[in-house]
Amino acid sequence: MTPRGTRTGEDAEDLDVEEVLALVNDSNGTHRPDPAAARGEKDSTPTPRKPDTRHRATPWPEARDIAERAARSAIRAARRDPVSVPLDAALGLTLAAPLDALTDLPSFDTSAMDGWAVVGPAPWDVRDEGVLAGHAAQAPLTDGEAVPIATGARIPADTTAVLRSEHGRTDDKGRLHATRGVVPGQDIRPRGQECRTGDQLLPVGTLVTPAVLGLAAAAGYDTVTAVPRARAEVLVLGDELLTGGLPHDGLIRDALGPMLPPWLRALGAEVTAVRRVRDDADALHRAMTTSDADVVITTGGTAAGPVDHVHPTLRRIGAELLVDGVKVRPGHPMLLARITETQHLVGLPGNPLAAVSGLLTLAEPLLRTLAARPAPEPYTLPLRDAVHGHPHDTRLVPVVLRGDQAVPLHYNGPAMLRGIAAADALAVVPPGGARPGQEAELLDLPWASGGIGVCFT
Ligand SMILES: Nc1nc2c(c(=O)[nH]1)N[C@H]1C(S)=C(S)[C@@H](COP(=O)(O)OP(=O)(O)OC[C@H]3O[C@@H](n4cnc5c(N)ncnc54)[C@H](O)[C@@H]3O)O[C@H]1N2
Ligand code: MOO
Repeated sequence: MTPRGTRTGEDAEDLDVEEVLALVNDSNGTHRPDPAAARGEKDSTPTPRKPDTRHRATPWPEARDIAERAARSAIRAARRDPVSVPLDAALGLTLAAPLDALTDLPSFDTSAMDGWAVVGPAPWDVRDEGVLAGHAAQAPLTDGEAVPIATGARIPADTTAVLRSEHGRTDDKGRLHATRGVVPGQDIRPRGQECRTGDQLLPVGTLVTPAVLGLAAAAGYDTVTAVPRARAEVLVLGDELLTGGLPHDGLIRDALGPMLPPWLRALGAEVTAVRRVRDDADALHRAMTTSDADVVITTGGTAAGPVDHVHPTLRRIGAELLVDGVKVRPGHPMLLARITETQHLVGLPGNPLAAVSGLLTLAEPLLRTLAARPAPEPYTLPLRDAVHGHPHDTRLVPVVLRGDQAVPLHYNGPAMLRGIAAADALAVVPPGGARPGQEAELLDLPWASGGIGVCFT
């Protein structure tokens, strides 16, 4: 996840989000294996769909491409500038400027061990006062002198080596001897060993992981320059939904309100609000038209039932449907609409596993691209067991990864979460199904691949 950029420090400061994305793609995308080829399809080039009056659903791979392209055009239209973000708020962001060292590392000659700094050959006279980490430099040592020193402390000038505490012995006259040979420079970390001021430590496009935060702090940063998070708002539709207690009288618990925000954060978004909207066309219209989020996520109401208001409301506000149904199970009523040049709506079906399918099919490429994150490397594993296929549509099936196999899970019906809650990934099962041992493309679930964002707000 740390693609190599090619810009140098000076010009990269001015990159906007679109340019960051271009760098991420240059360095990451050119030689990616073709997931369609991995699925055994002959040609993955998206071809324009022939008009089909019976079924306007978009093929699954094409739907993901459309979502990615929608994000690119939003980035072009929005011209978002990079932001300066304190380290404690930067986890999961993408660097929009290279991380150049602001200091030499180490910034002074440092002891790598607890022991003595020694000058010249043994034996040594030992100074009384030792050197601790974080203290000012000691007066230079002279030949035949040693001083106790702690790991991380500054090395006094003219030191030959550090003798580890377990390799020194003091005689009855108080002089220090080495119990093994002392090599000049031993156990001294010289200033600049890791980097010199101005060295590029990480390129534009790097995902800020916990280790990146540590490196940035070590290298002198209080803030990093990063691609701003896309703002996502969740609208949970459905009069039948309860936010607490046990289901009763035909009412059920809202499973998507708790599940989507952490997942959206893991995909790189800032969740600005989760709003519950009753099954009322005007209420939905108001919620959609007052949202200033970059991405509005709705749940439920995508089908054609009496209170399924998503389509009519999108028509009412003049939104353009980019994807209206996908040839995937579960979740085929999912949709993607462009509300304005810079605002999109992902309509997730209400059945909970169908919503997860929509999240990974449409929201993942949209949010990943808005975050200027590289596409994950596609990979496949053989399925341990046969998986029933849909005759025409792709299926996404929860699996656990065991050794070098993907084991399909039961409880994978559209209204069930029991399978996905135990899963590591979703297996992409082509139309017609898969035999035992057949390779299947896998979509890692965000928490399983590192959980970036799961624990921050
Ligand atoms: N005549 C047809 N009916 C349906 C079709 C179809 O093709 N023709 N498709 C079915 C499929 S597939 C799905 S998926 C659903 C999608 O429906 P909606 O997006 O309109 O969702 P709802 O009707 O609002 O809800 C469906 C189901 O999910 C439950 N639900 C909704 N939200 C939540 C939530 N936040 N937490 C837990 N469960 C939720 C809701 O109570 C319903 O049981 O349409 C089928 N119908
Ligand atoms: O989306 Mo539905 O069955 O495909 O849940």
